[in-house]
Amino acid sequence: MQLTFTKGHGTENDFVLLPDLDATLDLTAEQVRRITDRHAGIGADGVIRVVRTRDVPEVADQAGAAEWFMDYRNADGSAAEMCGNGVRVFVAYLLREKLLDGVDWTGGVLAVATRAGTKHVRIEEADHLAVDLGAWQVVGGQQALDDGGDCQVALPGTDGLVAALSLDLGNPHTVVMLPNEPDLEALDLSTAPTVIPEPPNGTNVEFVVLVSSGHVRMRVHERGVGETRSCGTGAAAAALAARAWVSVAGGGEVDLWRVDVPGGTLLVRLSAEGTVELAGPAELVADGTLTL
Ligand SMILES: N[C@@H](CCC[C@H](N)C(=O)O)C(=O)O
Repeated sequence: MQLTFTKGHGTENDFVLLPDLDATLDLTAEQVRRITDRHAGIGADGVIRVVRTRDVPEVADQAGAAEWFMDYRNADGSAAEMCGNGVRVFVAYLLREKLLDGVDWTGGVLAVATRAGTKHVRIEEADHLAVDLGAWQVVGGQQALDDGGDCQVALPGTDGLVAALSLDLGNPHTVVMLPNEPDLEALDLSTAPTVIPEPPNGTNVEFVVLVSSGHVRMRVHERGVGETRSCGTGAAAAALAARAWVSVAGGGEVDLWRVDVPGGTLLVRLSAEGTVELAGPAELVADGTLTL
């Protein structure tokens, strides 16, 4: 079977986009693993199937709000609820392919269906987009914030257990604050960090260092992938956790965060109403045909 594909990335979190405009592609986990293989395939952190919302039963209830569904798969073949970098790349693709005829994107805002509900993506400028990530929560509530965390993470390569905070951004995250940059650089993320207690659906783990108020540096081990060069929902989780920690330390409520990741920089804007917006680049870098 031959398929056309486009390769794209957001801060070097990279994806293979597969247009499935007639909803005929029954994409298997094995096929995703072959496509994302960096030696025997095209190579990517994930695969994004571009398909009409009405044609996919699991999200068809969003069809009235969003024409297109971002069907996101991790490199190991598992389906994920949401991808903050992926959704910007997805919209960049819809724009380039002119797949928005008849779609309402008044004010430059486009609705996209995801497994975590409908997300709204705003075009800030060419190749730079912002997504409203919608509802989020600190899993352990106020108690977890007061206690400095609700779980522990075994620091890779050491015997140390550190406190961590679980956040739900539509997909699961566990954020660990580290004291300094050398500790962040030294981490070996070649295997998944152990989280105690083990989250029922797995988790993405972010390691974060506070550079200054409103500025963090982050590395991430993504569920279903491994260490990646960026994670958009992870950057939002890191900013939310950092804001809470800064606030507990008496530093006030800081609402604009710069998150530096190995692949670039993302911006996270938090509002008093509780919304979280993620902004960053979205680049389409190659097109081709693949044989499955
Ligand atoms: N890289 C993404 C998140 C992709 C899904 C994640 N690995 C999961 O399983 O939840 C992002 O930019 O948010």
